[in-house]
Amino acid sequence: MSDSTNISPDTASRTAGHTRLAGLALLALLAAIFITPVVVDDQFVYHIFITICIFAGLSTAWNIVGGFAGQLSLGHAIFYGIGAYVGVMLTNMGISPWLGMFAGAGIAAAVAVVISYPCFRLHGPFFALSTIALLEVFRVLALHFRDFTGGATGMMIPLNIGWEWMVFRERLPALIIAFGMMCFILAVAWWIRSHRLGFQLVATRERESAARGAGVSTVKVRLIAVAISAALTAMMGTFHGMYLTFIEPESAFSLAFSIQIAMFALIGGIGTVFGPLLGAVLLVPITEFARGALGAEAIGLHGFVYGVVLVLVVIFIPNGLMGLVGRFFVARRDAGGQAAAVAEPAQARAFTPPEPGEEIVRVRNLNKHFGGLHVTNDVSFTLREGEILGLIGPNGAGKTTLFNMISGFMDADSGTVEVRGPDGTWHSPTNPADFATLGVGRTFQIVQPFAAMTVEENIMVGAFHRYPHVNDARAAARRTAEKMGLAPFLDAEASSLTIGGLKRLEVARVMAMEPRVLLLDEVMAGINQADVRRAIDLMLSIRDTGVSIIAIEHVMQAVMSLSDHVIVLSSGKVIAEGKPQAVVEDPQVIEAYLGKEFTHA
Ligand SMILES: Nc1ncnc2c1ncn2[C@@H]1O[C@H](COP(=O)(O)OP(=O)(O)OP(=O)(O)O)[C@@H](O)[C@H]1O
Repeated sequence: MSDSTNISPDTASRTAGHTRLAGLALLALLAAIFITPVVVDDQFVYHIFITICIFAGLSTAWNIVGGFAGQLSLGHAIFYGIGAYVGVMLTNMGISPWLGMFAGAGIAAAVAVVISYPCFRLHGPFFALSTIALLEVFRVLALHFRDFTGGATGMMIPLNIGWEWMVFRERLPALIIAFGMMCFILAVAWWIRSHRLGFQLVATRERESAARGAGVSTVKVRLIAVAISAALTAMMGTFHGMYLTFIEPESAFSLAFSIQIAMFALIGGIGTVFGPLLGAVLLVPITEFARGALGAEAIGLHGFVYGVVLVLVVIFIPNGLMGLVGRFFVARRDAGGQAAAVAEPAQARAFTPPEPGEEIVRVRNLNKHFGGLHVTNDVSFTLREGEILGLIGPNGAGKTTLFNMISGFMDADSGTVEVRGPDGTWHSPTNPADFATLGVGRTFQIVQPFAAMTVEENIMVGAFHRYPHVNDARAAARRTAEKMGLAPFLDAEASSLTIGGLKRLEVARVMAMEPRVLLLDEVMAGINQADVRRAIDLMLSIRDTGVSIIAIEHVMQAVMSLSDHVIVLSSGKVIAEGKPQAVVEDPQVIEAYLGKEFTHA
């Protein structure tokens, strides 16, 4: 499983340099957003920069769900509207919007969790459509309950001036609040993206199965993200309501507004922390100046401007404005980089099988049907500590289906899977997260890298299972990468690895979970002879650390030299099991799987 890619040996120091440079650029941008209107001191310019802060904040909050978690919400105006209405209603009752802001955030977070839980079962356009439908429901509710919301006529805020009421004669205090809230939302988004939650969200977005296999509770992390995003959106909604001094259902629960929020992130760089800010900085002035210059004739013009910019971005910078920034840093890195030495995994060594220990996994009478197909037919076996169990059989025999059932990805029709916990008690886990907690990790037959992440980040997703803190997870990922011969590629995009590298990455991600039982699904398929030898050695070294392994494999050289025990599956049934040599001489196995040529060879 060897491969090569160009990574500089002092990448770490250059990366730190780039981070500093990016940090300075960001500070300069933020300073410009705050200082420009103060220096120009014009009401309209103030309005533009306050609007930039509001939209940058809203879009950054949206990006936590739409970008990090990949759930394309077009109903975020629900949370904005809740924040605006709760803030204005409470102000009318004599309660400061500073308190109303938190009340709105709490209600929006609760509503977000309730409506998102069923919607998260939907993917792609269906999720987006469901959020649009819910937004319409909220708009109609706001129109209907006129006693509370003022119905179609909307609600004015009482003109109490002062910080307590968030209403000012001057523009500067409004800029201070808008700017402060935007910075707060940016800080929350940055914190999420650089900690465990962010890694888990991006992993869930990229490959849900692989994320679940790495012990990520995918529904839970998405719900946390949507609750945070909704709360932040509602807080900004409260402020915006006070800034506009008037709200009504058509604009508060508006689809166009929702799309606008998403658009800034799409143009700036969806899924990046600062992309939405760049999108707002680019687009808000254009549209506000156009509105200011053309007045009523420019109604709807912003839609046209967004459309044109979006088309240009899709054609020339598909990753948004942040894609341009990224290209700049990659160019700088490559300009100073040198080719790294290709990783040399450990040398092949003689194999002396140790005595297997106590039972760790018990599979009893597993049955699974797909329609009329009996895919797994009364399968039973036991895995012992420190044992390597080879699982072989012809294509379609039911091996992967069996793996899916013994890792919680699929329910059996009947039968049991039990795993012995570290304390010696037996458990019957039912989902991937429970299996992961008991120390069962798996790889996938078709490699499932998190393509938008680096090699290091991919491995960290597994490491977070044992190490919740980002620095510990990074250190664990580096240790694992070292063992797997992936250390020179830590900063490479996972998608840039060869198939051999991707197979190693698949194993590394699971190894970073520090599993007690490792389920390997054809990790040697498609790699060359020399790499098979290295992979065998790697598996032996993994087993030497006390991990028990079940390996589905078609490469018989590996099966013969690795396995303590072999199980042969054919048409869903165990047709033979025992020591490798005995199994390959079994006439039934030769007939069903190996063929006579194998015995002669
Ligand atoms: N979700 C599914 N729905 C219907 N049939 C399925 C499903 N998954 C697998 N099958 C069928 O079940 C049978 C066993 O598939 P499985 O992938 O478990 O075999 P396998 O032994 O892993 O094969 P291979 O060595 O080719 O990977 C195949 O006939 C397959 O087409």
